[in-house]
Amino acid sequence: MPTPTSKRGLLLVNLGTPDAPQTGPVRRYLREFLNDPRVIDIHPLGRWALLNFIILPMRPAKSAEAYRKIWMKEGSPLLVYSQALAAQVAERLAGEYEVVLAMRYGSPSIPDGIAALKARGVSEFTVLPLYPQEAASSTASSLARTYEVLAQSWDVPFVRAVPAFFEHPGFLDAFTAVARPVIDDARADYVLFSFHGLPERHMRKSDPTGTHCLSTASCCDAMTDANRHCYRAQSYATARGLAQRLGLPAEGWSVSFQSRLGRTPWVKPYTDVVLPELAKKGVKRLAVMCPAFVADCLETLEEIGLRAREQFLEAGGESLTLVPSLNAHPAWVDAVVRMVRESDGPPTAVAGPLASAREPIPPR
Ligand SMILES: C=CC1=C(C)c2cc3[nH]c(cc4nc(cc5[nH]c(cc1n2)c(C)c5CCC(=O)O)C(CCC(=O)O)=C4C)c(C)c3C=C
Ligand SMILES: [Fe+2]
Ligand SMILES: [Fe+2]
Repeated sequence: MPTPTSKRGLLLVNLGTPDAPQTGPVRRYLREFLNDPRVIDIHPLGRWALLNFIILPMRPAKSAEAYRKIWMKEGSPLLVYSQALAAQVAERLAGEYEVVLAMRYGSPSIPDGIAALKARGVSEFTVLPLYPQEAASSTASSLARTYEVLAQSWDVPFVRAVPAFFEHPGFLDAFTAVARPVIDDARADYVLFSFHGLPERHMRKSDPTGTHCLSTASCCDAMTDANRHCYRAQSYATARGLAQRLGLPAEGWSVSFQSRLGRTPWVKPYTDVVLPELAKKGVKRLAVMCPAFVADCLETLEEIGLRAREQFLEAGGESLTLVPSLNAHPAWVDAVVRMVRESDGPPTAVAGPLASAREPIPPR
């Protein structure tokens, strides 16, 4: 067990972003990101070919152009907002935790973050993956990399992980506080909750029962033992929690999934299919919330704020208002502080990259 004098460190981990909105840095970022077997989960040779012959020759230039449209003078929005959050959380947890931000891909890297915490004398680690709903390609990849790096030291430190917070009241209240005035100002007649998508294959692989996920149209309508780690079920739970807090009528909101890549089926319904359908149904003033992201980024600002908006207007809608993400909103800072303190139980020893962050290693 840690001694009472052991110093605690909090590693906030988000996905990562390129260093600059130019083709070269975007290519470097995409290469690292899409080389992750939890992101593109095919045979390594197939992944190598897909990356080097299909994705990396063309996509970086197109993505760099998209990044340029949303880049801030301080840098990439994802990094700027995540740093602002980390600074606020550090202030609030001063004396309890040393706080550092790391990115799963790109910089500041997870090894850099862990080294920074160790340099401040930290011997007990808490990791908070900044993804509300858990997925192998986001949460598990971030945890696995953190464990892998921590496990490289001779004396492996103690570590805790803050679980996915898809229905944590602090998270839902914070998003509600951000959204309510925006939705009111926009006089929105409908709210679309657009989550980052995933290949259907990923969902099936994450299903511990092997039979539940995507088996029926209603398999994600309620949280059950069988789907409690299912990204889609967690997304619907987040949407229900937000709709209820915002007082939305059942016919005034729905869920969709964005950002698909490649030709394999991704989780449906697709945002870019739903948008014209909503316009056709008579929705005029649409508000879109993206509650799979806690910081504004390419996927919110460009994909929804620019491209989806254009698509909805072309289909006959009057306005599409993107609800900003949580970024460093005070209610979100409160929620993060609360989740970290709630996770403050006995730590779990790191057993390697496959160790579960949730369940302590059972006694032998
Ligand atoms: C197979 C491809 C992808 C999977 C699976 C995936 C899962 C996933 N991603 C996020 C969060 C973010 N993704 C972002 C960008 C992004 N995502 C993919 C592909 C997959 N994501 C690509 C190729 C890109 C890069 C941009 C592009 O070229 O289109 C971002 C934004 C990063 C930024 O710099 O702003 C975030 C955030 C989650 C949470 C997730 C699993 C649920
Ligand atoms: Fe993504
Ligand atoms: Fe499921």
